Amino acid sequence: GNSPLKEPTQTKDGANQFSNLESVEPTISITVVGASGDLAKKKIFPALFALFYEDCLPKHFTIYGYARSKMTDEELREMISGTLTCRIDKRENCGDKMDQFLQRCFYNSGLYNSEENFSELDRKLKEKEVGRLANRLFYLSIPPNIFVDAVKYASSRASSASGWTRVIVEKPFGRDSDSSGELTRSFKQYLTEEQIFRIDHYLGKELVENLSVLRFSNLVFEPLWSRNYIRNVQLIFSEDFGTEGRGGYFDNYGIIRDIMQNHLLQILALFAMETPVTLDAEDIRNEKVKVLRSMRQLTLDNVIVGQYKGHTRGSKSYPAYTDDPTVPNNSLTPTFAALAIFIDNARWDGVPFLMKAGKALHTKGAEIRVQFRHVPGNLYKQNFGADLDKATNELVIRVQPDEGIYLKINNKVPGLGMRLDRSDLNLLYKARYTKEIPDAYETLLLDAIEGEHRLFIRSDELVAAWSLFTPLLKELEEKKIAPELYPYGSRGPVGAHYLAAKHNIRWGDLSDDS
Ligand SMILES: NC(=O)C1=CN([C@@H]2O[C@H](COP(=O)(O)OP(=O)(O)OC[C@H]3O[C@@H](n4cnc5c(N)ncnc54)[C@H](OP(=O)(O)O)[C@@H]3O)[C@@H](O)[C@H]2O)C=CC1
Ligand SMILES: O=C1O[C@H](COP(=O)(O)O)[C@@H](O)[C@H](O)[C@H]1O
Repeated sequence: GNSPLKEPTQTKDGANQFSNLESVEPTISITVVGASGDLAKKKIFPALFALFYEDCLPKHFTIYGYARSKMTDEELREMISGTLTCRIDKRENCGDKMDQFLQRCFYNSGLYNSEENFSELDRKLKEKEVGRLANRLFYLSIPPNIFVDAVKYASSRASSASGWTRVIVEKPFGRDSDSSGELTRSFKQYLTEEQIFRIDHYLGKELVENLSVLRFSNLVFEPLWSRNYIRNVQLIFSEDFGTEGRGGYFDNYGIIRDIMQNHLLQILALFAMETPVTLDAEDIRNEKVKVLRSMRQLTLDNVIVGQYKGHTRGSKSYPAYTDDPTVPNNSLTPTFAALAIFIDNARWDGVPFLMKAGKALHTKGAEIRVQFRHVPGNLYKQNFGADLDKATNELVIRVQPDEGIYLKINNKVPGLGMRLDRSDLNLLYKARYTKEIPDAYETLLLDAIEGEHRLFIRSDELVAAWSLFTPLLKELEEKKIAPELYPYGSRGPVGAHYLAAKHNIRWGDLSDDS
């Protein structure tokens, strides 16, 4: 009730423990900073609604949008209502649930560097939190040049006085080792490591989270997971659209920073790490840091870069990257890259890990391909002709679209005689599971609410990731390496094939039976 709060004691994530609030259920205030932006509309509010719909949000919660744009609470509700969707497999009470959710969404207009505006937010949050232990989560969905101001004022003016305060930070977290280190140091003036949740939304994707389960809980895979049986691993990302609308941001980053240094490298770290002591966040992240630090420096001879050019097919014209009005005409920023990474440790010595990522390609997808070694003394050699690669087992983990896992095996074609073909042992998620797969942002928001750091990037992981890529990025930029042009909607530059061929590899996504 109205009794004065006792002196708080602080925990590591900024939680002040007030003993007289402990008897009532806590409340959580979630503030989306940059609420007027694309990501907030497209991903964050829909993910919060999906969690509410699934009864995964705490019983007492309030959501605030915060940005400079002038909006009323009603206008915010109007804006976000267009992007909320109910689970397709459970449509009960969809409209009611949306109304209930929207009634708990509010808006505060403010600058990102204003003490006064964040104090005003604090006052409004307190009105909703009254009488309960209040936890606060801030989601920074804003451009990186305003991260530090927002962290400073959110933490100094709008931290919770009674519960924990956590901050989710979007990428890009720096553009090289120095800028990333500087950002981390600035953050640490206001927050502890436990309060910072650096998001990489690929870690929240179902098939990426499943990597560890697949590997560590299946005897048929675990013993094969090394140089003894694996010939190469391929991490492939492609989009069938260009940088439309995001050229201004993209030109300062390029595909290596946008996709490889974070999303693909995180997948690689999970794929290649040693067995963690437990599933605890710190144990997993310790192993990821170790394997990241074992990666050999990247060199230009193991990298190729490309940029899409415009072309016309039939009556349709496709733009070049440099046609974007926010991109300089002479930009050398890569929209495609392929590279080979080596891990200098006992498990992976000599195994090439190939990465390929590109925009404006012929298809959209993300997958991990594991090509196994040839069977020694294969009794059926003559059935495969001279091309033993055709007989290689390949495990494909398709992250998106059509999530699935399949293993290519050699099989006898039924019937008289002995003819072999390649068949798939196929786990297609939509055929096996009826439940809709949650969006990555749902998984990650729920983890942040629960204080689970496993799928977020720790600062030393980030240091290791930037140490690997910074020298290469500097060299590409200093030497002004010109990207190989490829037509919008094609399979990318031919240089990627030469790079793979140099390591006796064929890209799995380009083979006949991919
Ligand atoms: N969009 C996407 O698909 C993805 C985005 N991200 C990252 O998430 C974050 C948010 O992305 P997105 O929503 O696309 O970003 P936006 O460019 O849409 O920015 C979000 C909001 O920030 C405010 N803002 C924009 N530019 C400035 C500026 N120069 N100074 C002050 N405020 C500004 C605007 O709100 P207002 O003017 O109302 O204050 C805007 O609505 C970024 O860090 C981005 O890199 C990461 C992955 C994917
Ligand atoms: O982080 C980013 O990811 C998106 C691709 O995400 P997806 O979940 O749709 O695969 C990419 O388009 C964007 O350039 C990048 O910044």
